[in-house]
Amino acid sequence: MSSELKTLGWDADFQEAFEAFCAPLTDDGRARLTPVRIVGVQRETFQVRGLHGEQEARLSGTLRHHGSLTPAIGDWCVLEAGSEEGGRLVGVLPRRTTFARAVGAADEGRRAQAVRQQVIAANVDLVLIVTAPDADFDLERLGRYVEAVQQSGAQPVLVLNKADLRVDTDWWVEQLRTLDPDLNIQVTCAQGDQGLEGVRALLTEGVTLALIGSSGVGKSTLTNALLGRVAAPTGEIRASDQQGRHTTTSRTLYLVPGGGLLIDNPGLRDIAVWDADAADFGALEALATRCRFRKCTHTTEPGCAVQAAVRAGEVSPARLLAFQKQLARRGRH
Ligand SMILES: Nc1nc2c(ncn2[C@@H]2O[C@H](COP(=O)(O)OP(=O)(O)OP(=O)(O)O)[C@@H](O)[C@H]2O)c(=O)[nH]1
Ligand SMILES: [Zn+2]
Repeated sequence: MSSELKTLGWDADFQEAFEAFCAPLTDDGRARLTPVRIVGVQRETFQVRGLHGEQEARLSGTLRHHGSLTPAIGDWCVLEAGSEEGGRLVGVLPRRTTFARAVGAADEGRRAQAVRQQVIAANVDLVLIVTAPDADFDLERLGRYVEAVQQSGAQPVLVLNKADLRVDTDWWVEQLRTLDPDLNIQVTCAQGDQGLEGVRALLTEGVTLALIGSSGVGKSTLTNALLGRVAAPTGEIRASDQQGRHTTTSRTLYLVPGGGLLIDNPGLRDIAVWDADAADFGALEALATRCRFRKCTHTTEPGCAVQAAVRAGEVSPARLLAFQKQLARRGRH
């Protein structure tokens, strides 16, 4: 197996899936296909990396017309070398882990729109759930993050950052331990580049890491410390091409010096905003399509299907409250 691909997270399972994808093709067809990992996502194009370094690629017609097949950051795809600029992505290999959220009627303003899954990141192995020993510390919320990470198939690691704010962090660590005694807990001071050995040790070759946690806990600082860079780019990254011109790339999956990969993408960060169990709102969104009013807030409207489900004991009032909060947040975006 190519060491270049292994560095990017390629393994025997992906190799097997790739071979299965190629099996029905002629030798000629097969010769034009290579596996690539999605390292950046734009509206129309994808930044991919494989055996031949980084390049841009577009979706084949088949992938374009099946929303459920849209590649996400971290995906392993099949690239077909093209005669025109770049190549075409013709397949998405089965994901080892999936961070997804449900998007449905509430997002798209259409009644009876089927709820579908939008994949935010794929093939993430480890997720640092970052918190700090200050006002951010909220065990209940952290517990929901742990659950969401486990649901995705990735392994959660709790990071108590800003350890320098306290003389003694034992109490905080004990609290974290109550969530699950088996969880890996790391205590760091990202600002001083301290306590990161434990995190770096987890970042072996091909391991993909992501960070979640509320705003201000130090995710960017940690990311920069791990990547060994100074700037704190968010979203689009400025880079220089060979002529020294500034070009904007959308790359959000990085190789970590010393091993491993790191996804730093706004969508994944927002997991904190939707809250960990947002994906479970699918059932409520489906119910909401049966409300009498399209813009039902599920509070006092007559003919509200969601309220009816609460009255019938099928949906807990707490769940409804969480759902309403999420709708309000989306309304503001
Ligand atoms: N005292 C202390 N401050 C830190 C530490 N790490 C980060 N900070 C500070 O906390 C603030 C927020 O850090 P960021 O890295 O921007 O936090 P973030 O989680 O990326 O925040 P968002 O970009 O809003 O999601 C900055 O002022 C950092 O300098 C730390 O270990 N100790
Ligand atoms: Zn309603």
